[in-house]
Amino acid sequence: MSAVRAPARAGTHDGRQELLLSPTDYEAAARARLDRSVWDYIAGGSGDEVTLREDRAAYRRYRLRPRTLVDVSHCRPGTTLLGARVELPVGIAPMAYHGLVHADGETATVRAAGAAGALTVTSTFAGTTLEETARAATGPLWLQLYVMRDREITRSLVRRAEAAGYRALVITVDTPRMARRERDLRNGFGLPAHIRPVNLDGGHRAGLHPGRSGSSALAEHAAQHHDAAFTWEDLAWVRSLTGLPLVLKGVLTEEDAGRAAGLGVEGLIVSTHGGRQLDGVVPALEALPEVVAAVRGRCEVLVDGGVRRGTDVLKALALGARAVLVGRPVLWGLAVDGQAGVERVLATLRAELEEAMALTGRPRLDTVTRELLHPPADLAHHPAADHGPHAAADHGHHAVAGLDGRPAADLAGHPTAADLAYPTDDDRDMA
Ligand SMILES: Cc1cc2nc3c(=O)[nH]c(=O)nc-3n(C[C@H](O)[C@H](O)[C@H](O)COP(=O)(O)O)c2cc1C
Ligand SMILES: CC(C)CC(=O)C(=O)O
Repeated sequence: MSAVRAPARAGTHDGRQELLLSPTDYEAAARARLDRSVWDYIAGGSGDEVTLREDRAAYRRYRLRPRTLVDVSHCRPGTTLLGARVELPVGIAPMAYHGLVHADGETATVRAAGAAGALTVTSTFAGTTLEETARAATGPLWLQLYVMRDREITRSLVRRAEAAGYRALVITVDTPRMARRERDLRNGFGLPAHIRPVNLDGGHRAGLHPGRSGSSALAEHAAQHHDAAFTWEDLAWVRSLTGLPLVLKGVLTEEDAGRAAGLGVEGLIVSTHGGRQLDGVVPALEALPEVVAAVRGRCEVLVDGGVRRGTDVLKALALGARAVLVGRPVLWGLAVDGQAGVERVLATLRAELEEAMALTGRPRLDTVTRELLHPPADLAHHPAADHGPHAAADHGHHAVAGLDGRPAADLAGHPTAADLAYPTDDDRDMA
């Protein structure tokens, strides 16, 4: 499956039909279809939305170093995530209430992921029960958890996730409270009556609906129910509840990454929550190398935020991610055409990734390593080991970065470990 079949079309204001070729085409088409307040909830970030923009801009700062005369007649983007086979290193990020954009909601999304052989991470705040989602799934499924003050909720969600066949629990650690998202505050955002957090009990279904200008019902619910006192010590309690692998989502520093790996957490998702939590943090792609270096191969590292192209996926993998998650593009596909729209967004990312692998001379993911990237001109250089997840076969090839910061090439086409560099300069080319 390398070609995207039958691209969809969307009507334009003057009645023409335009081809939807890229995730960004879906963005425009979705925007035209959604209510303003729903669009704002999905598209928006916190504060000045600096991190929202920078998550995206970070990808543009890296340029690719293609290798030629490599046999790329078969490019295979398959890998494993916590032991489960996936056909591409792109999974679906946990997002609340898919029913806001399409009546088929999470069921359509998880079916599309299954068709693509991709991972789905289902949100605590899904509008479809985690059991229904599991029944519709044919690919691997992880459940995202917000730890609530009422610990019974977590205990029960964990039990249900195990029974329904989820393969990992993703604990989101960047949201002890919801950040101020001014678009939602202005719109007085709340859920329409037919959308509810059905994984929680009835008591949680009430307060999410009303909306008055100046307040976000979702933020108020989070303030009331998320456990802002949840700490590293409490993680041991979650561990005691289950044998499922634990993944922490929202880690951005080597300190937290090292601590998590030391505690035996199986996975980390480097994330700014799509620019929706603390505004002004380092973009996820920039935090990735320090997290990868800190875990020293002890757990799998994923990244999300701003992935919109196949070349973005390749860049994240080159910086040490095992896979990426995509958020908003999935909701754009869903809004435009339900399951088929999500399938096409994923198929497009896959086709672009395969193309990028072919054109950079990297036919398998284990050949995607740091020397695929030119360090952006404004980067400082930090010596760090390459613990890239797909680089297992590469230990032993130790290339030293040249004086100009470019790694020494291995002319046999084998990847080599090279110095990691990460940006320290705030002055990035904003999209
Ligand atoms: C509408 C929306 C709802 C989200 N809901 C959740 C959630 O329930 N749990 C969570 O951990 N992250 C949530 N996120 C964050 C995503 O998991 C992810 O980190 C982010 O969207 C990635 O950035 P991208 O949208 O640029 O791909 C949400 C994001 C959006 C856009
Ligand atoms: C209901 C919210 C807490 C979901 C979320 O994480 C988000 O909107 O970013």
